[in-house]
Amino acid sequence: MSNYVIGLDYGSDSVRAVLVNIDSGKEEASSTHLYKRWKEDKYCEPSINQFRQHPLDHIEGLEKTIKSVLQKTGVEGNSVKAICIDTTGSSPVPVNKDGKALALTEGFEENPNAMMVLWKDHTSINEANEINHLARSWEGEDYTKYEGGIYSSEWFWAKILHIAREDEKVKNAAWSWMEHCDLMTYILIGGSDLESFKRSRCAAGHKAMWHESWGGLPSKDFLSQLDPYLAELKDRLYEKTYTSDEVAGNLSKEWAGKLGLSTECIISVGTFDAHAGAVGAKIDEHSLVRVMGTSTCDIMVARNEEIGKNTVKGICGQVDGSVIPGMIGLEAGQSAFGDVLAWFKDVLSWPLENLVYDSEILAEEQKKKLREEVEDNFIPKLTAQAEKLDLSESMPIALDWVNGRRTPDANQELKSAITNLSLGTKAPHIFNALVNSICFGSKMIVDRFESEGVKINNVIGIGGVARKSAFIMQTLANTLDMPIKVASSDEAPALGAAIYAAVAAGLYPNTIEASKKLGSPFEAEYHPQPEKVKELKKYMAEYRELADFVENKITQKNKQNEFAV
Ligand SMILES: Nc1ncnc2c1ncn2[C@@H]1O[C@H](COP(=O)(O)OP(=O)(O)O)[C@@H](O)[C@H]1O
Ligand SMILES: O=C(CO)[C@@H](O)[C@@H](O)COP(=O)(O)O
Repeated sequence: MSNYVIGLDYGSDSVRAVLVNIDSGKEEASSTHLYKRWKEDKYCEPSINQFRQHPLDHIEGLEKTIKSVLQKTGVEGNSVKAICIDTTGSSPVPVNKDGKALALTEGFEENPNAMMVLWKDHTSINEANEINHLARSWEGEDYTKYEGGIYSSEWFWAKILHIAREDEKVKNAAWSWMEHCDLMTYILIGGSDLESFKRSRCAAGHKAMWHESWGGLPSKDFLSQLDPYLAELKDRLYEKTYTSDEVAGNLSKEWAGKLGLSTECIISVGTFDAHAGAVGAKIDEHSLVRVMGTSTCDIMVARNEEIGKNTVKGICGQVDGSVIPGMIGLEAGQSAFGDVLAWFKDVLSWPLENLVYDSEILAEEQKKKLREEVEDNFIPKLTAQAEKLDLSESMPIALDWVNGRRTPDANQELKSAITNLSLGTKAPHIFNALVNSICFGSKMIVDRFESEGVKINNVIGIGGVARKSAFIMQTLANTLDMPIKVASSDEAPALGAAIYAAVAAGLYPNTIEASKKLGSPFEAEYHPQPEKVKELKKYMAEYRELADFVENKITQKNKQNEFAV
């Protein structure tokens, strides 16, 4: 009988599971579950950058996707030897003393502040600014230095501090806070002791200013100067952290019964989607793995001796063991990538939503069919028309900052802009400008890695956009002027999580060996087209100019507001 492992990847819109045959290395089945309440836009306020998710969305997805991959293959529950969970991050969740998500407890069921604060939620911009100001001014350790030197509102402490200030009830009811990847792991093992639970090295190192050199999380002295609540909370968080090739526990009796699996099934320590994706894409030294979804994450690995004490400026951190245990994991990325296109699709859909789907002329069945047709063809059709445009014509220039800038140099107060519009500008022109903008934002990251001494020999693309859009991948190859391979797995992050699970279960000696055998093959390679490379260089120069102009304008305005207060 073959052995199997399961990897679960919690993205922003859905959770995906893959069942992997350890002996053949084959992805035997996958399953996707869209979050119901998230799809209904519940608990979110995009106008104030509030994005929250109810834990029930995640728990329902856990059961549905695992049962689905077993049902599709008929694989015996006992032959599933291990599971690992990756999620988005930093997506912290307030929990009670039992480690139960607060939104699952009485009185908090409908309170967005008691739910998971999704990584893209930027309500904590002010708190992030306070952390950065204190880190630079208090004359103690600069706790941001291994996280690129700038703390982001997308991350752990800023989110917790914001919720604590916004909602006294949640602050007082939350015994502790857990990253989404840790909470889902804790649920699967039926966790009963938060203190001894093995928290994720990846999550702690990249988002919570955890580092071995200062004994774990930032000092209470630093935290108390932000808010006494954070210093107090530190006692109920954690000191040690663990890499995802380590065992967090066994599947609980309750969940073994629900899923039809064995309590012998190992659950490995949780991690983040991008880092698992890099392992699923067989990352090695000097490879840049780009996880291209609603946002992007850029992942690299380097030997300890190569990085040494160097701190790479303006990225999302360098963490020992966050990708390949024993190597330094480096992370950068863009706060919005596919989301830039989703935003434009949403803007263009106004007449559909407010006139067509509301009209009396169409029967409900026709509207339903039309909505499905539009959903399937919207971006592909825009893409087809954008591809035909002659780049030598004067094009609009756009920025990719609809959700701020993650790297290089995090600044979530930045907003996007589009210039060079004329009466002749049509939707495909703007779509093309937005595609260019997300590729130009990627180029800024590659340039920063290289200027900080991190050498890039090859680029690998994974994630929804890498698989869905040849146009974007070709534009990116032309922008970077480098070939880009695309992994054939639809679910590289979930595959990476499965790889960690296999190592934790002792089915492989280490993550590199397991990744070599179980990692995704490549299905396509995009090579730079010299003519387009030249044309895009011209637009890239205009992108840099617009970026400098917008950043200076916003920075000055914020300074004036500071003095005005
Ligand atoms: N045909 C397409 N071309 C370009 N982008 C697409 C296409 N279809 C979907 N997208 C984008 O892919 C993103 C979703 O990526 P995916 O990896 O599936 O999700 P997640 O980031 O949650 O893991 C969305 O932002 C969407 O706008
Ligand atoms: O930032 C990280 C990981 O560090 C990601 O979880 C975050 O960008 C969300 O990624 P997705 O766009 O949902 O794939």
